Parts: sequence; structure tokens; C-alpha cells
Amino acid sequence: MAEGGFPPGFLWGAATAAYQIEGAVDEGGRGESIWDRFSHTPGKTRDGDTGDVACDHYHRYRDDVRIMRELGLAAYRFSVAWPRIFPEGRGRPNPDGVAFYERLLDELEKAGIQPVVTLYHWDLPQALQDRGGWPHRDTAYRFADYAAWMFERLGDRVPYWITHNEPFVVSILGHVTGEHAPGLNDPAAGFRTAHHLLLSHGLAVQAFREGGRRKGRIGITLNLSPVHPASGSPEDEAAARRVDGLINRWFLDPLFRGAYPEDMVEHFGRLIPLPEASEDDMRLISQDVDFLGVNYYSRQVVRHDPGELFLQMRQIDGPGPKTEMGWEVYPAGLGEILRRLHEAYTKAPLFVTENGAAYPDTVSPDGAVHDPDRIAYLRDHLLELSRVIAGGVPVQGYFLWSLMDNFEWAHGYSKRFGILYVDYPTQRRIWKDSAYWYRRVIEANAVVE
Ligand SMILES: OC[C@H]1NNC[C@@H](O)[C@@H]1O
Ligand SMILES: [Ca+2]
Repeated sequence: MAEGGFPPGFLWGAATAAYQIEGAVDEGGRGESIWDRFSHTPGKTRDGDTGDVACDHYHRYRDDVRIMRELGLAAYRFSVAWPRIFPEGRGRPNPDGVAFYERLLDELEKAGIQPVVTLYHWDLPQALQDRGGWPHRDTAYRFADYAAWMFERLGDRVPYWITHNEPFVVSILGHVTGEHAPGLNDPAAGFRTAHHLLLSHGLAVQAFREGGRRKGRIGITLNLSPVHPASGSPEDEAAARRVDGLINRWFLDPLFRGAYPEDMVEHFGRLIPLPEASEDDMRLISQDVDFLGVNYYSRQVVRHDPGELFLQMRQIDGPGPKTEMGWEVYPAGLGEILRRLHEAYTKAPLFVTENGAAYPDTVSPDGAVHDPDRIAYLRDHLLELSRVIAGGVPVQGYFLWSLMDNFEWAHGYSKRFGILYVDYPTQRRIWKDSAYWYRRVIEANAVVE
């Protein structure tokens, strides 16, 4: 392939998540989620923003799918809100809830767009949180029941299933730093959460396999980042290895090697009571997946800091330009992570299930949204991706984060990741320059100027 080219059949997509775009939180029988509770808790999100309305996608999905078709997307990654299917997290399913997703699947089918369905993108039913949430092992089995029900109901319509989105973020930001729902500061709960998320993934894969030959494929999505030492000093290199051990290896090793990374078990075991990792659990967790989803945004640069309790490290700013999130633009990191996965972890197909950037987009007087920085970010990452594939790493698709501006968790609506600008007061979707550019990339199946 020429520089910047992609293989025939490469799956061009865009990604969203239920709580970030749907709104209609009290409609269609939907139950409360931990993000409803968290966002409505004073002080937790910027300006007290909530997902109550978001992009009103629950009502506007037909128009949104029309735009996806006009963009030329081959696939669309979205998440199902568990509280729409099981308002109490368990027991009786809610027919109106699944009916919404069936309508969405109908629109995608008519548009010739393949659905890629994430079963869990952070919106745990509050009723399960009230019974202990992810730190509680039983929640893993409730997730497996939910997943099995979805496979039964929609299994013949969904070619790609993703069990979890970013278990690291759910575990650490939700249960250790408290930046995300449910807002805990409890490292032991964080590690039990990580284990139960992985266990629930394994139980769902088992249910998927037992459900007989299904047309679809199943995988999991991890947020992965290369971690570089701030200097070549042994202390900084050790700090980088510890951070790599938590962000990357704490999840990759169980999934693909059947055990938690020994150095990190040793490190954290001294500080925190770690959950029991039985052989049965690890066997379930490390079942083969049909693909691995990778969410890539940036690298981490860290130095040793003896005073920091958890990892004795301090993250520092890399030298490159930063996005609106303060994340360094570092395209080489995408290649580094994908090559490492293929060489050291799995020969399974890979998908970039999220990649993108937030910038302070505004609508200019001519009604356009000029976002040259986002185009540059996407172009550089896609050039890197093209090189990685040309080098033999089986990356089969790319999902841009995000299709549209949306609720960026604790940052509320202040961070815009979309290639579609959302004018929230009117809910108008305005194509940013990057949307026109991405349409040309898809048409050419190659990076364009
Ligand atoms: O921060 C940008 C994205 N990162 N991955 C998970 C998504 O829900 C976020 O919006
Ligand atoms: Ca409400």
C-alpha cells in the first residue's frame, strides 16, 4: 500500500457511548445509573453538567444515522445502557429499553453501517451499586446475565460485541481517585473492581461461546498508553515500568497470559489487600477473544517520586503540543502500543476502538467549524496506523472518538471531541472541517491532505 493507504475492507467507523449522547434518562423505562447519581451530586461535574439531555440522541438517532451514512461510515461503535435493558440491573428486562436499540439497529442496517456494540461503557444500574457495585463479586454475574440476554435477543444482528470499555478507568478513576462514578477513594475496592470487570468479561465470553455458533465476534476494549521515563535514570525507568504495570499490564496480562503481572502483585500487595485470583477466575478471564479493541489518545511520561503513595511516580508533561485535555499529541505512541500487542500479547485482530482529540471548537461567522488541529491530529495518527498495518500488524478497523461532541464525564460539555459540532441549545449538528476531511479519507481508503 502507498504511504497512508489502508487494506481493502478496512473498517472505517466512529464511536460514542450511551450516557454521553442519549439523554432521555427518565424515558422508555430506563432505570437510574451511577452516572445519573454522580452527575447530579453537587461538585462532581463541571458546571454541574449531567447527561439528562446530552445530544438527545434517544430522539434524534434517525438523523444521526443519516449523517453517519453521509460520512460514509462502514461501522458505528455505540454502547447499550444496561439500565435501559434491566432498570434494576437484574430480573425483569424492560421491553421499551431494548426496543430503542432495535430501532437504532434497523436504521443502521438500512444505511449499510455495521453496528459495534459495547455492553458496558460505565453506566452501571444504580440498583446494583446499592448492592455493592463492581467491588462486589455478584455484580460480575449480573453483567453476565445482562450480556447473555443481549446475545439471545440481538446476537444475530450484531457482528461485533465489546464486553467492557476501559476497565482501568472504571477501576481507578471510579474507585481510587474518585473523579468518575461512583466516586470512591478506596484502592482495595479499585482492585476488586478490576478483577470483577475482567471476570465479568470472561463470563460473558463463555456465555457467548455457549450460545452456539454465533455470527458475531466478541472482544474487549482497553485504554492503553506507552509509558516513557522522564530521564534515563534507573529510578525514572522503574517508575515508568510501575505505571506501565498498572495502566497496561494489569489488564493485558490476565487477559492474554492468565495471570496478573508478578512485579505489580508484589508492589501493590505490600500496600493493599488484593482480591483472590483463583485459577478458575483466571481461566475464564484469559479465554480467547476474537479481537482486542485499543483506545489510544497519548503517551505518559513519568518520573520517580518517592513521596507518592500509590506508585512513587509523578506524571510530567511531554514536550509535544497538547490537546484541550492537556494530553500530548504523540502519534508514534499508537504504533508503539499496537506493535507491542502483536509481538508480546496476541496475534488476534486489533481495532482502534477510540482515537481523537478535544479542541476549543467554535462556529465561525460563516457557519463553519474550522478545526485544523483535529485534522492534523487525526492525519498523523492515521499515517502511523497505516505504517503499522503495512508492517504486518492486523489492525482491521478504526473508530474515531467521537462522531459528535458529547458529555465528557467530569468535564461535562466543556470538551469537544466530535467531528460533528453539537450546538446544545438547538441540538443542531454542524459538520466540522474534520468531518468533511474524514469523509474523504474513507472514500480514498487512505490519508488525504
Ligand atoms: O476522554 C475521551 C474518551 N476516552 N475514552 C472513553 C470515552 O468515554 C471518553 O469520552
Ligand atoms: Ca434526573
